[in-house]
Amino acid sequence: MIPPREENSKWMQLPRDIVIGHGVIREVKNVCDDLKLGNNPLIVTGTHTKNIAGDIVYDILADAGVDPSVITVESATAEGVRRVEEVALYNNSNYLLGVGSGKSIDVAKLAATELDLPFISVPTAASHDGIVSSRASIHDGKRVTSVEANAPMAVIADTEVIANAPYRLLAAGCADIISNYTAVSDWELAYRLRNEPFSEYAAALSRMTAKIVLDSVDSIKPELESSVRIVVKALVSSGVAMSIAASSRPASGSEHMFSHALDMVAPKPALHGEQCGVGTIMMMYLHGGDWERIRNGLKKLHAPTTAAELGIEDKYILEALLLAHTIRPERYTILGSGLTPEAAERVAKITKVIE
Ligand SMILES: NC(=O)C1=CN([C@@H]2O[C@H](COP(=O)(O)OP(=O)(O)OC[C@H]3O[C@@H](n4cnc5c(N)ncnc54)[C@H](O)[C@@H]3O)[C@@H](O)[C@H]2O)C=CC1
Ligand SMILES: O=C(CO)COP(=O)(O)O
Ligand SMILES: [Zn+2]
Repeated sequence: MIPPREENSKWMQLPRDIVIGHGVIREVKNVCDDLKLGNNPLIVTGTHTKNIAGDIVYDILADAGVDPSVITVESATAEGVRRVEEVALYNNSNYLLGVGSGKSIDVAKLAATELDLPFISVPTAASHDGIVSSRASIHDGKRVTSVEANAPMAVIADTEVIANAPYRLLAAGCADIISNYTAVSDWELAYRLRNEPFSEYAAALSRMTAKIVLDSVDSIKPELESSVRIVVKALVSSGVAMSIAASSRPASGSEHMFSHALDMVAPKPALHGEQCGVGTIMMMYLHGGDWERIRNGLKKLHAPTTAAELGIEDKYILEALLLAHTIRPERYTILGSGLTPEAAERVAKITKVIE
């Protein structure tokens, strides 16, 4: 992990190899060779994604004379991370591969960080920018904690595999990127009002990435590798913005706090990116920005824009709006010291999130 820095020095941790394209999962051995990794990896995968990509990675490495071990994880919990660490220590693993969606990647990323081992991210879906970032989200009962971790040494994003994932995951990835708009506005606000450290480069990159995705909504379609390519490049670029900032600030503001709050209060939360997208509509309204443009873009992507489309009752949306500012009190946003119940209802109704 990056050691604490003096005020005027900066340490940006970025992936070294990023491989994107049709069939690039077959490059996994070449990537490991390029990084001079050892011969004893642990593949961390999901029960479902094992069949989709975990087994392919295993076979490629085994056929090349490498001796991989495999562990499947169901959820991103501290217990899951501990289990992976135990297996890695038992097997003397010298690097970890996270093969799957957000949960498998986060568990592998955090276990690798704690064991001080290299980590490679092999996403099977482009559902959020955690596939590239230096953060991991760990679920503990009703709470989700976002912790600092090492960035992946490499990202291998096979557009063929990702194009075959349910389209809903890709739309969620787009929404996670579009949320950069309000995240950056919140960051600017904190810079102006609180003199919070701010990076022009990270903010500009993050906003430009959101613009590219929002401008591309008409060409993002199910099962198209060209669409996956647009989204994966945006997720990488958003991850790089977070690396430049050495914080998730460029990609996580009030809309993410709303999503994290929803994870805590909703009986059955929706996908991370979907919730952030709906949060972005409402936070953009609070910023006085063009929330209808965000809403229209999400609609074109067939991403949820309402509580009903998220599958969450209106009352939980309101509860999450009232709770959101407490999620990360040190991160100043447009939510300030919190909304009143009346203001929460107004923003949700005006933006058509609730009826
Ligand atoms: N590290 C970070 O910076 C971030 C982490 N997160 C965390 O990531 C997790 C959510 O990740 P998601 O990817 O949204 O959801 P997820 O990991 O729950 O996966 C959603 C579903 O998609 C399935 N799936 C994945 N690839 C597939 C494929 N190719 N074909 C068929 N099914 C496939 C999985 O089996 C799973 O059932 C949460 O734990 C969240 O807190 C969210 C945002 C950022
Ligand atoms: O989801 C993220 C960026 O899209 C990471 O943000 P958090 O720091 O809120 O976990
Ligand atoms: Zn996110």
